[in-house]
Amino acid sequence: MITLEDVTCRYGAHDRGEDDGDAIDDSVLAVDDVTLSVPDGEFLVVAGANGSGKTTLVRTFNGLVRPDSGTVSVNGTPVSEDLVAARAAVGMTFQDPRDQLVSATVGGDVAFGPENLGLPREEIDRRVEAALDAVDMAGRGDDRITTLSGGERQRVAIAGALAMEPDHLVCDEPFTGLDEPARESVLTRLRERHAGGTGVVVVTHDLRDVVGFADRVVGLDDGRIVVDGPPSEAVPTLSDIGVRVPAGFDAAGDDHAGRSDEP
Ligand SMILES: Nc1ncnc2c1ncn2[C@@H]1O[C@H](COP(=O)(O)OP(=O)(O)OP(=O)(O)O)[C@@H](O)[C@H]1O
Repeated sequence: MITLEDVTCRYGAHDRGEDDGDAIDDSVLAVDDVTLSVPDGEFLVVAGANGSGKTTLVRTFNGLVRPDSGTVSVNGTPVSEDLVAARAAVGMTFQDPRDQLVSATVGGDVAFGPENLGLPREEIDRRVEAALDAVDMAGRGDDRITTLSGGERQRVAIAGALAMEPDHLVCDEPFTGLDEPARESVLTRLRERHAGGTGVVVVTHDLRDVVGFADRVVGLDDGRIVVDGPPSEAVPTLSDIGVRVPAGFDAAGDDHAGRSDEP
């Protein structure tokens, strides 16, 4: 379980001179007093327009971003007290896989996290094999990262997170830049992980791919949660905050589907 209590995050706040009474507060308020719980096993979608604070919010889950105020806990322990436990429990992939793929080969990359845990070689090999299998890349361990397509890189990034055997897998915009088959492939892998008991959190400004599989949708606007509920309740309000909603999504019985900006 991931729990956020009154979490606020700013950028630039620490750059100001503390004694400068004339300083202008030009800090950016990215997450504004958010309280949120993510139960184990939940498929949660965090949706919002560009700049609404999605990335900053989820990066607090495992301490990649430290809140200016408020508390983030994982399984009851504040992230600030046990960063290692938080990173083990919450795996994360970034919008651009190039930001996290660190090795020359697929297998080397997926092994990187487990190696840093100091696990025995056999356990590392077992995890790498299972993680590559989970993203439909079994037997591709020797492939060079530079030869992979965007979708394959995204799947390797997911495999790297899965190799840590996290309770929650958080994917930040995992479909960006992928064509339809690649999106479908990544989504299928996420659905399988969810079916296997892993909590999945997908961050997106475009709900079309994922909303059918979400247990819950949280909508962010200007760093605040403005909607939180099952897709049938949440989706009709999301186009108002700049989120792409699926054409024909009419679960609430109104005409919001007609306002989707389907290309
Ligand atoms: N490193 C940073 N330094 C300064 N401001 C930042 C930084 N990262 C994000 N911000 C600002 O914080 C706010 C929230 O950004 P964040 O990336 O969390 O939103 P987002 O919803 O994930 O956006 P996107 O969909 O474009 O990735 C924005 O105003 C952004 O410009």
